[in-house]
Amino acid sequence: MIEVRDIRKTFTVRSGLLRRTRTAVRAVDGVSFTVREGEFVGYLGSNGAGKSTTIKMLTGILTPTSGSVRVAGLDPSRRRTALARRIGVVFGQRTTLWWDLPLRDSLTLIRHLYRVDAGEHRRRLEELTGLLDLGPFLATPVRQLSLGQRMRGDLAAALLHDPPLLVLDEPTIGLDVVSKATVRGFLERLNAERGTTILLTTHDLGDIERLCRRVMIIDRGRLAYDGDLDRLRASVAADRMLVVDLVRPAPPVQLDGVGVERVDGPRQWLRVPRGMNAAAVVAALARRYEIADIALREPDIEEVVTRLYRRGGSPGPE
Ligand SMILES: Nc1ncnc2c1ncn2[C@@H]1O[C@H](COP(=O)(O)OP(=O)(O)OP(=O)(O)O)[C@@H](O)[C@H]1O
Repeated sequence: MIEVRDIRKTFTVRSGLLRRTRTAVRAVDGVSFTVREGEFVGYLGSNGAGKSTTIKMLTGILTPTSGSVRVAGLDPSRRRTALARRIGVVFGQRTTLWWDLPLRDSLTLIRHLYRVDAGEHRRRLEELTGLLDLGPFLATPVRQLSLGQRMRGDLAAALLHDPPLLVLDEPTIGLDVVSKATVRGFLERLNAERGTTILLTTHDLGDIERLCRRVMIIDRGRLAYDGDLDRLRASVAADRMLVVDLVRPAPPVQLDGVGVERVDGPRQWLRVPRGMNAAAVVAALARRYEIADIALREPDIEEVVTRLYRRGGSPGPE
């Protein structure tokens, strides 16, 4: 569905008093990846890493300085109009809806833009209205919608022509917990039930954890990781955490190789280094202490990604 081969994008930035100094900014610096039909892929990176520039090259807004891009069989920058019929794009920070029009009218205008047949539009709008719960605000002007409602409207707008590929740039930015859950639930169903291929850029690692099996991480214009989320956890060797509830409060427990991260009354957080057998740690604990409850937590993705950025490199070949 998406085939990217060694793409680069260099911007020339002028600076200095007379703007005579030219510096080349390599926003994307040799990135290659393939996204197959039906995949749900997360695209992560810190601010300025090159995510938006990549998305813009995939959607034809920018032409790569070098390398090749194929999306749904088309070269995006040359076939932008043809491509628009095959992909849906949502930018969380911008809306494609008409500010002063009721949501329903905005969606009707989009039907004309994509030349969707009236019957097909009615059927699709009904379906999306149900899935995204648009009913209560279809008649409301877009400018009066809450951020969460507007995002649901934007998702409907991007999907009215039923594209096989959806590209999302920060779709949950600024949304409250409930709206986030609605958007995530919708995307999950869209991918699972309709088979829509989804590429998602986000800073919200909760989105990734809930939705994506595969994650790509871009760092200073280069892919630092492309693969399975669980393998990423293992490869950066982030420690696991054992949360132990002792029967009564006690000083930090003493076990070889295990550090006590925190103590709160009878509860203690123990850092179990990757490679150490957690079952053996639990058994050793149980021999020496009276335990009321115990839970093993995998490192959260936040910690994993922070470690990867700090290390500034790839965790190794797949
Ligand atoms: N039009 C432009 N002209 C000059 N430099 C640019 C332009 N667009 C992006 N850049 C630079 O390219 C780099 C990558 O920017 P990009 O917007 O792709 O990052 P990003 O990963 O999307 O970041 P964020 O998470 O902050 O949105 C940055 O250093 C940015 O300043």
